[in-house]
Amino acid sequence: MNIVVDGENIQTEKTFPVYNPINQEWLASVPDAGEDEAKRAVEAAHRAFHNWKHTTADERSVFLQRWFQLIEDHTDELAEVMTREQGKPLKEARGEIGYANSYISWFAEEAKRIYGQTIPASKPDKRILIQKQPVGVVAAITPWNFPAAMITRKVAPAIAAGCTVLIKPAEQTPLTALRLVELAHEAGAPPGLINILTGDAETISNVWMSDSRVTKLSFTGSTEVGKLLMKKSADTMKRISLELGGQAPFIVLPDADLDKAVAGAIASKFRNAGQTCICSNRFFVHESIVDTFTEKLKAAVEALKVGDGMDPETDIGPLIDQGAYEKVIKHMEDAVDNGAEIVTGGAGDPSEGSFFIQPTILKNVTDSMLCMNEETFGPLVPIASFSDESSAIERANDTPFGLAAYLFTENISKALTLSEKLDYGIVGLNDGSPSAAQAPFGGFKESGMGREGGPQGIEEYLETKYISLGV
Ligand SMILES: NC(=O)C1=CN([C@@H]2O[C@H](COP(=O)(O)OP(=O)(O)OC[C@H]3O[C@@H](n4cnc5c(N)ncnc54)[C@H](OP(=O)(O)O)[C@@H]3O)[C@@H](O)[C@H]2O)C=CC1
Ligand SMILES: O=C(O)CCCC(=O)O
Repeated sequence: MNIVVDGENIQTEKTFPVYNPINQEWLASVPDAGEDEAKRAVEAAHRAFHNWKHTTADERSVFLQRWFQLIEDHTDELAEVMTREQGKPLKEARGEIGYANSYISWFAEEAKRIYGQTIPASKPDKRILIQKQPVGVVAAITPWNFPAAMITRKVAPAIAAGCTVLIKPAEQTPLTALRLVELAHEAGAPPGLINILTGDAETISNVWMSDSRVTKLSFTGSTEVGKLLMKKSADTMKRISLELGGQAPFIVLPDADLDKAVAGAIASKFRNAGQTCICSNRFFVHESIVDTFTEKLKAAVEALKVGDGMDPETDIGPLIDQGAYEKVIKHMEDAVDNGAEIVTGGAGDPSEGSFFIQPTILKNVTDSMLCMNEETFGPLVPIASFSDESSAIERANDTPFGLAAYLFTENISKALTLSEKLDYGIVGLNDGSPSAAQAPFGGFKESGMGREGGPQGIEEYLETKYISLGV
């Protein structure tokens, strides 16, 4: 497959391979772009910006609607590409294409709602006008765990706002991204509006980060790389949106509806084999119900089928690579060595180059264990108990991260007051799947800054201008 710069398909002399995580089968080779392509992409996006920023909201909306329709028409094909390169089950991949596309349809509408303001002035011969204008050329750097949705939830609002974009998808999952961009061109994207490069992340991003024509960075990935890019953005004072790691607590109060809590735990923990930044990572369950909750969850977990994502029966695919596999095994072993007990699962299977891990529940977990202090990014449920809810909230907040938290209770007052006390950008209240295109997704503390989705999502791509008019 080709990369696209200025509307042209480009190949490079060097390429790199993309493998299927199920068996390390070669899927494709993609261009290994370097500095030259990165610079050309900036020039193209900058040139295109001068036209795109003058388009009407209706024109931008119509383009996004056409792109939406083509993605919808190619759902099955895109989902298969995603399952092959990423490993997530086909039914989940189809779900992700729909989810990715919901950002395009939402922002196709939001393009028309970029409102200004007038504010009463203090003098009769003055008027105060507030206008919004696009921030400029946007660099979007995206991870492997959501190969489609992380692209569309950056690119759709950027385009809706009148910006042009540069995309660098993850090395492990570029094929879905390249196909999405092909479809954008079929939908009529003008040259330079959407440019996509595959290649060495540091080489490409160094060119983009040091170029003052790139005025905005939107990144999803690890906190470590997010901090690095934040530092690199400083010299040219880029606007930044960072969506980084999480450490989500999952709290179950004694009055919770346990069936709902178990369904929420399955949804929040096992999506994408646990490789989601909002996956629940630490379970705090009231001591009076911890045994019942654990037994019910065990039954639900044992019904999950692990295997090849192309099999329609599969619920959980392999982890993305060996590093991801080893991290989960390390968290399990550390917990067991320090006194946790395996309720179900507890083993991995790295045979034939694939990295499967049985969905695992651990009980008698304590807060000092590794799995309670690092993002596991795998199918591991560590359950700790608590006796009073204020200590549960304190333990939940005792982390540098603040992306998503989950709380299960049937008591409306506690539901609200405790949600307010959680230092998190997203609270799933009796809800294990809070993500939605119309809601602002993003974190507190070291989970990043800025919001994606919702009315807030387009603001990230707009500058505010104040015109003081003397009349
Ligand atoms: N918030 C989230 O959604 C995600 C969180 N994570 C967390 O991060 C951990 C590590 O995952 P990993 O894939 O390594 O995440 P990274 O942060 O390394 O990768 C995310 C994106 O950043 C790019 N990148 C990597 N290094 C640099 C760099 N020096 N400069 C610019 N861009 C860079 C990657 O490119 P390339 O692929 O080419 O290296 C990829 O496109 C996971 O185990 C998980 O805990 C991971 C993914 C998503
Ligand atoms: O950062 C991630 O892990 C992807 C976001 C998942 C979501 O939107 O629900």
